Amino acid sequence: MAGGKEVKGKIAPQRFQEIQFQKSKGQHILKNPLLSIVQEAGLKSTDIVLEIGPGTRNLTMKLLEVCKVIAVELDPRMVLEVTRRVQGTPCANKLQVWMLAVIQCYILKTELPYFDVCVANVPYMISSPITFKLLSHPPLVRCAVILFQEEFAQHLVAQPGDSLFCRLSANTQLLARVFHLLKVGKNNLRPPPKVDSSVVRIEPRNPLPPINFICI
Ligand SMILES: C[S@@+](CC[C@H](N)C(=O)[O-])C[C@H]1O[C@@H](n2cnc3c(N)ncnc32)[C@H](O)[C@@H]1O
Repeated sequence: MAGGKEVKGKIAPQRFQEIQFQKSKGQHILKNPLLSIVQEAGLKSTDIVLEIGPGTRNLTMKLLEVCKVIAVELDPRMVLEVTRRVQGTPCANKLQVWMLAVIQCYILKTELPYFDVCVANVPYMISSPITFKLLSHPPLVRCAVILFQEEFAQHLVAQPGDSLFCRLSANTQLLARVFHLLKVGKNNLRPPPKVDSSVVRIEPRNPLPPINFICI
């Protein structure tokens, strides 16, 4: 558990500095550009946003300025930090952190509640299953604005004939329209990952094409 002084209900900054980020959980905390990502999601005040992996809450707080957030987080240390950081702020009653047992809060094994939009800086190693979990979530989400590893993002938007066009591109674009929004240099994350990232907007086709995947 991270240490750090608690001053009048607020958490002193060193609490965050003492958290050891774990590569195995894809913990790269986004410093910038938080506001642009939130704006690209075109959120309404009545929206419920799903944030996958709030980490130490940087993106969460920006989202909470606009609408309600449901945050799904694997690491109990992060759940504690996010919860504490919003206590005593006007956002406090808007945050519903799913603090489940570790296995239960693993996004891929969790039945998600209703949400309108997904905004997230996801753990890169599960980018593909997260994408298809969101695209198969009933009811369909309006859109997902997600920070992915640069190469993964390029595959998502690649067109037939492009060298990066692959099964991931075809399957995703069958189910959704995908737009590359902005590049995010690796030094905008802490600790910096090895590669740059990109923000992508995914809009599920509505209705989805009538494909019986079980028969394929
Ligand atoms: C890239 S960090 C993003 C942190 C924060 N949203 C930000 O932008 O600074 C990914 C977050 O997802 C969490 N995480 C990793 N695997 C997860 C999983 N399977 N289910 C839920 N959360 C997970 C990590 O603990 C971490 O907080």
